[in-house]
Amino acid sequence: MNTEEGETRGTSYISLDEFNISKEWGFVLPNPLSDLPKMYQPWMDIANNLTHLIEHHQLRCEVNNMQLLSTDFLSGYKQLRLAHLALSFITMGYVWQEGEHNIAKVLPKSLAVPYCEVSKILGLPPILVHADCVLTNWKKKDANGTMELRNLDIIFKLPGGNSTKGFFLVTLEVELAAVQGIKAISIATEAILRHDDDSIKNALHDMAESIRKMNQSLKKMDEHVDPDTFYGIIRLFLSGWKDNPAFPEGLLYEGVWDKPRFFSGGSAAQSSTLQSFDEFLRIRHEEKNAEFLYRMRDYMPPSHKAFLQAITSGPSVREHIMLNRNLALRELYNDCIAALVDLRNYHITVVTRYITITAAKAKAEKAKQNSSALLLQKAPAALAERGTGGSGIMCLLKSVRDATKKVMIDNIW
Ligand code: HEM
Repeated sequence: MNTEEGETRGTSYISLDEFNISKEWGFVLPNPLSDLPKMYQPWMDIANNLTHLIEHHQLRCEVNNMQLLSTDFLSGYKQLRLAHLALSFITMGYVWQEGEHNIAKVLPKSLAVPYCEVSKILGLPPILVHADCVLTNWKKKDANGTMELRNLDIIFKLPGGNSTKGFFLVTLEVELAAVQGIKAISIATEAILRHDDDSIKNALHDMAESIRKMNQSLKKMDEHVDPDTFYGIIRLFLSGWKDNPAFPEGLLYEGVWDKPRFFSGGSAAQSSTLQSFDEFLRIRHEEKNAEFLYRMRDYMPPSHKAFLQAITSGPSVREHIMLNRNLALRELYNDCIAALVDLRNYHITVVTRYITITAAKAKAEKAKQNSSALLLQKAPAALAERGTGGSGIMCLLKSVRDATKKVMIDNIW
């Protein structure tokens, strides 16, 4: 669709509260719970001991012996989110415990039934999503301390040690850096309706700042996540059963559906942050990429998905700038685009380091007879060219970056 044509000039103010988005935490779940009522102890015992159980090949046995628990005694949103997180981690461990050559293709009833019930209530799919492993999987070490990485820990762990922890927590920091930009969306949409250019200016300034902060946080991946561990271990446990050549038949959720189902794996492509900025700035992606990004919205909490829709139907800052030929606003808008292009460029560098280069290294190691790189020996081959969300990686990322560049407003007046 042409950027300016066919857009609705929305008239409603976008309130963050309405979409369960916090002014302090953005899409991150504020102060998540780390324990469930006592009757769910069997889930918690397994989830709290996951790495050990997976590494000792005992998780499937534990889950097969687990009793079927009713979900009726989970109360409140935070308990449900913690239950989804715990059951998601257990599911990923169960499916991938033995690597990609001995995949569990049936999820037993005692896990599948409560997992699908909780998922249905939350409007999330029954697979590990970004909203679980990043937005809900965090706690402070010192409750009175700050939200800095050194004072944070994850609630549930998967194999991969400090790199897995670093991967989730650095991504959490990127989400937190986006909060200022998300607030700016709400402020700017209201300001456009009031023709308050000073407030729009401040909001665009805040948004560019926020995107630059996200980039600074993303740069911490290098220090906290080892590429071999990411490629050899973490990716496996985030992998899904849609668009995954190792998993052509899908996963059977016993006691829930008669036929196997396909769901994409956990990926930060399921984050609502960048999609919010894209919608607000009216960035239009190529059809195939837009389809992928749209599909990722089904892996977001429904209220966050609805927020994206509200931004699309809200007033267009780009249209406002073009109609009013406001030079200062144009510069600030272009600054947001430039910051987003920089962020997407850096993200491509990260993906090159963690996937492309490491995939080549893994291929070489697998060909050697006496390789000492054990992690890479075990790396899943099926996803070598794909992201955990199942996408064809570089084409997608470069084209999404190029579509971002395209909306820069030229000096046409
Ligand atoms: C080691 C770190 C990371 C790696 C290896 C990585 C890898 C990928 C891959 C392979 C994709 C393609 C989609 C898929 O199939 O999953 C993707 C997309 C995406 N990733 Fe990451 N990612 C990393 C960190 C992050 C972080 C911290 C964020 C920020 C929240 C992020 C945000 C996104 C977004 C928004 C997309 C969709 C494409 C776009 O809008 O530009 N990624 N990532």
